[in-house]
Amino acid sequence: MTTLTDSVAPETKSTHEAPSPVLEVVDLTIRYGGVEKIHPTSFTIGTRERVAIVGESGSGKSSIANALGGFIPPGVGEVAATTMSLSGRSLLDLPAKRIPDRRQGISMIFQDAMSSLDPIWSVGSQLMAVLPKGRYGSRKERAAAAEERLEQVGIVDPRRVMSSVPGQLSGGMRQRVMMAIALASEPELLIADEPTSALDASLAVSVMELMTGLTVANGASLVFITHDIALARRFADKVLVMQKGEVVETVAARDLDHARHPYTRGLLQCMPTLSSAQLDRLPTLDTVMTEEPAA
Ligand SMILES: Nc1ncnc2c1ncn2[C@@H]1O[C@H](COP(=O)(O)OP(=O)(O)OP(=O)(O)O)[C@@H](O)[C@H]1O
Repeated sequence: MTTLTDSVAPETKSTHEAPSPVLEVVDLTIRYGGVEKIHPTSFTIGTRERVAIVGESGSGKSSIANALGGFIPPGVGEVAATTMSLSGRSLLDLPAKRIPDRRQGISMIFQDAMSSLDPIWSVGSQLMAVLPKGRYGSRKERAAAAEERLEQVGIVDPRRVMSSVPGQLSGGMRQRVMMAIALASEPELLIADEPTSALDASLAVSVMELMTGLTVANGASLVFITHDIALARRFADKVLVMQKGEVVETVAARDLDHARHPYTRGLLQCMPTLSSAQLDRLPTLDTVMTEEPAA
């Protein structure tokens, strides 16, 4: 297991131009109550690639993440695709009864750690439960491995945290615990749905640094959803921009300033900067969209 200190610097962008795809999605559609909310959408995610999905509220970011993670059971919505595969294994072939069980090879992190951590089980037991089966001989070895995972996410007193229940921890600590649990199963793909939006700005940056660094160090790919295009620019290799149920632009994070779609340019103009802090009000997407000439 690699630690963050062994890894590439979190902000170092991948140098490879076209990493071999881990995830392939072709013509994914999602319907709720018979209404198509995600229109045919295709994208790939490469090995160790970090992909941000941005877009305004209701554009479909969480729906895509939940469809990948198997969190849209047939009673909630209909997920269809020509291809939706992870390392060549079809995610669509899983029997319906297994959904929304966690999909092999995929872990998810949510905005609110309390909704995904079990409130009455200790952190240690939740973490030990997801460590790879058969790797550790005794309970003592599993506990030592679990402590190591907590240290990796920057928890300095892992023994105390192991015996705590989630409610006894601060929001930032819970987010770190959730990250440790998500990575403990050694996923090929980590999906994080607004992992930092409940945290203050400086904590958000350190959690993102940790998450991107650890994901890459563990050889996994990362998809993270954010409203914050500045975080996308800083921590992603590639950005998928969504609007009204469609990916309207896919752009390398380093090329965001040259994004072509008016919606992407609108998002960039809404990004707070030092100079915008002097304005009375930040521009809204609606105002910049009307000022932006059509593509
Ligand atoms: N379980 C559901 N049942 C019915 N409609 C849904 C459901 N989940 C999402 N939708 C609809 O699908 C569309 C996309 O929603 P989604 O939550 O994926 O967008 P989002 O970009 O993640 O939004 P936000 O940033 O506010 O979380 C919206 O019109 C939403 O109302």
